[in-house]
Amino acid sequence: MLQAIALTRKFGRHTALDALDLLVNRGEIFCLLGPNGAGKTTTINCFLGFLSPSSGTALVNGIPVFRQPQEARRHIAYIPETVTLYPYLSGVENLSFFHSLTGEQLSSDHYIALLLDAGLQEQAIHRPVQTYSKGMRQKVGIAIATAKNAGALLLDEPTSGLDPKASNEFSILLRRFSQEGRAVLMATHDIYRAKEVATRIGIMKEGNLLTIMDAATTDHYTLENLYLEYMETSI
Ligand SMILES: Nc1ncnc2c1ncn2[C@@H]1O[C@H](COP(=O)(O)OP(=O)(O)OP(=O)(O)O)[C@@H](O)[C@H]1O
Repeated sequence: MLQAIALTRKFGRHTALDALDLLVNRGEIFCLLGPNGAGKTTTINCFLGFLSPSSGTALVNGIPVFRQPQEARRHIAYIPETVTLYPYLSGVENLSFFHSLTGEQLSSDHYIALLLDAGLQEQAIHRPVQTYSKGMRQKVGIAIATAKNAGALLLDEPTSGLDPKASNEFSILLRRFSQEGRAVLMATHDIYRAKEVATRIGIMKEGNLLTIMDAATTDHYTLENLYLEYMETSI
């Protein structure tokens, strides 16, 4: 569903992403771990078509993003670290507005059901989002992503700043996305959350994907130690 083939992005002389090969199939949750500047956001931005590759290809459902960005984006939902919403509009009004940008409009009851399903409290649905916490805004972001019904979900540090309960609820929703047969690619700094939610975990550094492991066959302690070992070793 999401495939990078020798995906490379340079900024001037600096190689932010160096010949990345990656395949995330439907039903998988792939977490990208790595320090600041490792190339995680660059990877996600190449899949979103926000950045063009210097060489190599990003494919979404077999569609080359750089050549057919509109077509590829139809298959993608995206949740950034901070979901940007219109502060004076309510949760349901924001969801209705952002979903209408896909060219489709759903009923008000359907939007409310999506927000409740994403875990937003019923009493908050009609309140302006300027009164929402970060976790509540993320839930509107999840509802926007769910409404789009896309085959792939890209997330860039979505749980940063969320309390443990909100972060746990987020993991439950991600698992549901994968059980529905979507491919999930998430960049995160949260080793614990990655181990809890991922099917596979990749460790990146300086634009290189250094290793990929099955989350089920590793434990938190081993993962953290491996991560630290990679951070200390020069490439
Ligand atoms: N628009 C840009 N212009 C120049 N350099 C950039 C640009 N975007 C990213 N970079 C560089 O590319 C490298 C990878 O950045 P990227 O944002 O992908 O890292 P990251 O792993 O997402 O880091 P973080 O965890 O801090 O979000 C960094 O060295 C960064 O400075």
